[in-house]
Amino acid sequence: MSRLPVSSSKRVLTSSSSSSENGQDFAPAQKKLRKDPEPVRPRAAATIIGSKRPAVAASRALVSRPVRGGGAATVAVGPSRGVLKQSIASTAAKGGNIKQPVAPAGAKAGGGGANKRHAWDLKGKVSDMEGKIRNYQTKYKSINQENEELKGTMIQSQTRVNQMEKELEMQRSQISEYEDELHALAGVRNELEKVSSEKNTLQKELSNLEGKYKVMETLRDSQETELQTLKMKLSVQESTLARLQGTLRDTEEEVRSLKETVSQQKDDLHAGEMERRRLHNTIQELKGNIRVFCRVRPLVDGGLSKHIQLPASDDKTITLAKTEESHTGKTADTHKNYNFSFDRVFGPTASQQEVFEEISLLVQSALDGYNVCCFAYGQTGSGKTYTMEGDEFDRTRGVIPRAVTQIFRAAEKLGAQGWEFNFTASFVEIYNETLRDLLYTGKASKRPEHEIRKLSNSEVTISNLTYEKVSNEDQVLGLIALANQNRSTAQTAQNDRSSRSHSVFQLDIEGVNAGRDVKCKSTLCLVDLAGSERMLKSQSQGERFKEMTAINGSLSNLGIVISALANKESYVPYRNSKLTYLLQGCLGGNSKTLMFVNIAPEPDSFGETLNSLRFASKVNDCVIGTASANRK
Ligand SMILES: Nc1ncnc2c1ncn2[C@@H]1O[C@H](COP(=O)(O)OP(=O)(O)OP(=O)(O)O)[C@@H](O)[C@H]1O
Repeated sequence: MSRLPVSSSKRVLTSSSSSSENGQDFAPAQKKLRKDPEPVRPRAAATIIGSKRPAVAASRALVSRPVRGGGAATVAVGPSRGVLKQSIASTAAKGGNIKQPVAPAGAKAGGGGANKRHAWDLKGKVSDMEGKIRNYQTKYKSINQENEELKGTMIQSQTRVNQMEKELEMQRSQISEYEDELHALAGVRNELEKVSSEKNTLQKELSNLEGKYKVMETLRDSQETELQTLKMKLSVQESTLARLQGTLRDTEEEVRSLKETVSQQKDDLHAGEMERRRLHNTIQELKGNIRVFCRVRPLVDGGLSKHIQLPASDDKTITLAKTEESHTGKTADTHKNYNFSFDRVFGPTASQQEVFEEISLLVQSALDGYNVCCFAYGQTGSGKTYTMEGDEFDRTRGVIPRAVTQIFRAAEKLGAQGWEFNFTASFVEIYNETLRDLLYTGKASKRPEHEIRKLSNSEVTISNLTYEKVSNEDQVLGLIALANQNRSTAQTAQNDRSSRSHSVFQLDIEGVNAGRDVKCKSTLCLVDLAGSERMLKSQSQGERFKEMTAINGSLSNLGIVISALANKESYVPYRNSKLTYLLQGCLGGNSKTLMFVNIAPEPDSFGETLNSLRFASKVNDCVIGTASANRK
């Protein structure tokens, strides 16, 4: 620290160069000094702080230099050279050995001015002036000397400043290095922070994983326990399996031998079935290919009319007894009995089940490949529809629903022997020699016309008729219900059409036994004929007469055809009526035919009953050729 001598009056020169002999120059400097907030302490250290960058202040190096006058100046590294010079000048002014400025010329100098000379004392005045000049010269010398000293001091200071600047430069570069280092460290710190946050995340993950690991360990433990249990079970099951495999081998051997037995039994069964069919056919032949059953309807209030006698000893005969009273009274009443015998006679108490049992063998024949035809003949109200269709209740179901049930059950049983059957149903009505489809469901206005056609294989078909494929009993019963609905729709109060039309239900059956390469084809034909009233009794007229003519024509033609077949005539007039033409396939030699003759027990039906029994008797006497099954 340079110590500069300070004058007792504490006046300071702002700079050496600004020193002036003009006393007016000092006034602003003094003013400036007074305004300076820094207290000026004589002989005290003056600290000049000139750093522009506060960041460097911390690293500021203070340099102490001896200053002439015993003071010390502490110079901060960093200020600009100009400021430094100014500071040094100021310091010199404060502490340097600088004399007070000389008062200007003209002012009172030394003590000479105190004595005013007279105007005329020019010599004295010159002497004063010379004194003053000497005085000034002395002062000038002393100032010059001081100036020189100050210059020397300044050079030293300058050198020092240069050194300090160099040091400063070094320190700056060092600071810059520190800053770089600091920057790098900040980067490192950021990296560390990042790493630390990553570490935190990883630690969290780690703790998560540790948790999971613990859970997995628990799970593994329980699974290991389970595995052990399963292993034990497995070993038990393996031993069971080994035991079962042994049993299986034995069983397989047994099954093989059983299969052989089954196959042998199947062959035996088939042979038995064939034998059954042969025997069945033989029985049917012995019974005759056309059979007639007579069925007597009960009286409305139950019981049987006296004129009908059914011997209790047998079930094949029926006697119609007639007593003709003598009108003259001279002769005794004449009794006349009309005896008829048929394949079977059912009295009024015979149930539907009893009746069906008798024909079920015939129905079975249909599945064996024989054409089967069953029709009911008799006067109106004699019980034809009851016999063929019956009532809706199970107990009173007639031949058609029972036959359908039997056919489908038997087909199912035969299925176990390798038979597969296809069934096609149709239901047609013949009214006034016109065919009507009873399964038709379209608009009445678009009802088509039908024609009977004979195919090349002598089968008969009806054009535009509904042939419905059926596979179970319910479907067929549904079709029968539809047919009844169609019949009742066509019926009016004046025209009991159902009594005056023949209804023909046909079920075509096709069977295949692929394993045995056997096929069969047949038709089950169930017919409810129109009432067979005689023309005279009905006294029919108009439309009713036309109906009766048509009915009687077709029924008498039925008798003619049966008779022609029985007599083996070369020409059989099938085409004379729609009924016989349609039933051609079922009436010929290759069919089994059953006729029900239904009779009413009322006395006033005696004539009609006799007629029906006579007709049936004629049919019963017919022997139509041997039926053969349609089998390939
Ligand atoms: N064996 C019988 N047991 C009880 N009731 C019977 C028997 N036969 C017929 N009937 C009843 O007699 C009535 C007439 O029978 P059904 O309608 O079957 O005669 P039909 O011969 O078919 O007459 P149509 O020729 O007019 O059709 C019916 O009410 C029927 O239920």
